[in-house]
Amino acid sequence: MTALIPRPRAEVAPGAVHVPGWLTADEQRRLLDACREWARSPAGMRQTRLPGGGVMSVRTVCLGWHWVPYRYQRTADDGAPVKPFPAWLADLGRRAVATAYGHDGGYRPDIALVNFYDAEARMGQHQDKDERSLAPVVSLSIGDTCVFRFGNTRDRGRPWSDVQLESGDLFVFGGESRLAYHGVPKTLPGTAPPFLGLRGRLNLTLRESGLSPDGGAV
Ligand SMILES: O=C(O)CCC(=O)C(=O)O
Ligand SMILES: [Fe+2]
Repeated sequence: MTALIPRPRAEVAPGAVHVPGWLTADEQRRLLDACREWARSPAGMRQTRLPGGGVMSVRTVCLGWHWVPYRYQRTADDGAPVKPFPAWLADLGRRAVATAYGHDGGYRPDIALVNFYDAEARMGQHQDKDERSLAPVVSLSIGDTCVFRFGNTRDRGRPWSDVQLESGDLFVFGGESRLAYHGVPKTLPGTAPPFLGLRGRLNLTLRESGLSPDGGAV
C-alpha cells in the first residue's frame, strides 16, 4: 500500500533492521498462495500445545523442521513428515539479509515458521533460542498490520520498541539482537491490503537450525 506518511527503514536495535514495504504486491500474493498450500494437512497448520497445558493463540505450520516447545523435530504433530523448506524461500531469505546488512553472510535458512494471527491472536515476549545457529532471523509479514514489540536480550521487560509491521514489511534480527525478546501484543484487524483477500495476518520467520539432517548439531 502507498503510505501517506513515509515509513523509513530503521535500525531498531544493533543488528535489528526494519525495511517497510520490502515485498512487492506480487511477491505478497505468491507468498500467501504458498502459505495456503502449506497450511493443508498432513503436517498442516495447527495450534501449538505448550507443556503447561495451554494452547498458543496463533496457528502455525513449519517447513524444514517442525517446532514443538522447545525443540525441533522432523515430524509434525500428526506424525507426518514436516514439509520441505523450498530453495526459492532460501533465496528470498538471502536477499532479505543482504537488504538488511548489505551482504548475505552466506545465510542458509532451513526452517520457516509460518504463523497465522486471527483478530484475537497474539504472541507473548519470547526469545528465538531453540536453534543451534546464531544466524539472523528473517521475518516477513503479510496481511493485517501488527504491533511488533522488540525488546532487549536480558528479560521480557523494558526497554523495548513497538514497531508497526505492515503487509510486505521485512524485519531482520541478528548479531547483538539475535536473542532479543520480542512478541506481538496485538494485530489491527481489517488493515490487510484489499488485493490480498486475506482476513488476518501471516508472518514467516526464516531461521538456520544449525542441525544436520539427522538431527545432530552441525
Ligand atoms: O509474528 C511475528 O511477527 C513474530 C513471530 C515470532 O516471533 C516467532 O514465530 O517466533
Ligand atoms: Fe520469535
